Amino acid sequence: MAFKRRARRMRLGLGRYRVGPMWLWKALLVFVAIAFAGQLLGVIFNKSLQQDRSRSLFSSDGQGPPLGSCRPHSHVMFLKTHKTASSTVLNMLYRYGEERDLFFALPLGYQFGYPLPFNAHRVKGYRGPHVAEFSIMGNHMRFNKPEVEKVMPVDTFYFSIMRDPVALAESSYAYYKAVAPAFKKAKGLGDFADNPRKYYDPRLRNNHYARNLLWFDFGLDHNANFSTTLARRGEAAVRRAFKLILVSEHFDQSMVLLRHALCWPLDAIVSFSLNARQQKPSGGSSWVGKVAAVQPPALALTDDQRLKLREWNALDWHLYQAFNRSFWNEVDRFGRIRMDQEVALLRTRRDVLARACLRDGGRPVEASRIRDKTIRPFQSGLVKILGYELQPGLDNATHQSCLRMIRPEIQYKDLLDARQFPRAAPQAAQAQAPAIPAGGAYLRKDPSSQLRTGELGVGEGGGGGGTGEDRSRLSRSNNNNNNQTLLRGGGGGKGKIK
Ligand SMILES: Nc1ncnc2c1ncn2[C@@H]1O[C@H](COP(=O)(O)OS(=O)(=O)O)[C@@H](OP(=O)(O)O)[C@H]1O
Repeated sequence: MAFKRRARRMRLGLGRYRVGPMWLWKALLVFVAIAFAGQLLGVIFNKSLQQDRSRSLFSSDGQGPPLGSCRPHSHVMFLKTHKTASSTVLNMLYRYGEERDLFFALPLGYQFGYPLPFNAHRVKGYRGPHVAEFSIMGNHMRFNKPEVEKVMPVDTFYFSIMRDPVALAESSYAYYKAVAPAFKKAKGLGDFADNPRKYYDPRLRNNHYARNLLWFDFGLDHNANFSTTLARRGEAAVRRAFKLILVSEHFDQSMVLLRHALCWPLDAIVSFSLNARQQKPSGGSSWVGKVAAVQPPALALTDDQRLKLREWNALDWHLYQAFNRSFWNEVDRFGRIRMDQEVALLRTRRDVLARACLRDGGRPVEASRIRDKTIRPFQSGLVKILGYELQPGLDNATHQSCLRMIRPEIQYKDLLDARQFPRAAPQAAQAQAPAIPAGGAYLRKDPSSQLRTGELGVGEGGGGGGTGEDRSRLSRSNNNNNNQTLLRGGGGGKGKIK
């Protein structure tokens, strides 16, 4: 009997023991379900938050102050002058066109047969005057208006950019030291400035980098003797062809004028400075000043040497002064106070995007420090050309938008090329050419090098008549995987060739 009672108690006990865990299990189950749903909601919420964040990062504040009742220009020609911040401007055009699926007039290599005067047949996909509808043209060329007009629609907006010839000479010397014979022979830029004629032979190819480079890029005779009449005639030719000339030293004001002229949103003209050379903090533009490095003595100049460089580049100096004046007249018409307000907005926006997109708050870094080899900038000359690293952990949409802003020119051109001509032979395969003519010498192309500007003559002069002079700039440290990676990533853009 006692045994039965004990057994019953035990069963009850066991039952109690069973009932307890049942509730516990149920409670646990409910808890797990809630947690799971919470997680799920969290992921969804987080994702949409991230998307919203990216959407709001690149759209809500990105429109900028109202533009009035204008219609955005989508036919744009930018004369990409050398060493004037033109890569930064080209990046904006690339971004704007890519985001709107516009069709670019791209070179067969990386520039349009430079330094030969531009010829319409240098444009990939060109099949005769106005057969294809090209929207944006902006790679390096020596300007030749009648030929450009064969490619671009009649309502095209033409603009370009200039820089003080002394600053331009510094940048050019640093970059083209090994390419321009006149620079090659000089001990330094100061030495060159003291006696340019000792080093300069007008007959030698690539010496245009050493004298009146702006004048040359605008298609004028850069070796002509200076006279006021000649200088004014050149200036007038530039005025006739170009609606707007920007000034590198006033980059942000330039961007505001450009934005209003093109009727583009604010984000289209917000940029991070590309192609900057590493140098000592100079008290100049803050973004360069952030990079602590030593300026090579080869680039040091006395005040007297600066004056001499102005004289040596007298035609450019005339152009620069004339268009700097016109620029400020334009700013006056726009309104100085309004300009200050819009520049302030532009800078704030750049800071916001730099903080969101870039590592180290946007400090430009040496190419070798950029982990993602596909966004390392092209290297040339005496100094290091800087690039950027993206902030890790960005959501995909933000990552893509940020990447567009820092993608170097060569890689971007390859990407657009692959989108526009998905079935064309990949550039990486073309680049198997055994030797690269450069500055008169033939250099073997090794796997760690890459051309910046299509100087190969492959598809330029090499394939098209052997006259490709588009071969002045050589890389020495980029990674050859760039093209392949980008080509694989490209696609989808629709060609608009009629
Ligand atoms: N936003 C902005 N404002 C002012 N200056 C800028 C800007 N972006 C680039 N840069 C400077 O422009 C120089 C590079 O010019 P380019 O891109 O035209 O060079 S290239 O001809 O395409 O190689 C190069 O000048 P240096 O650093 O003196 O060589 C860049 O630092």
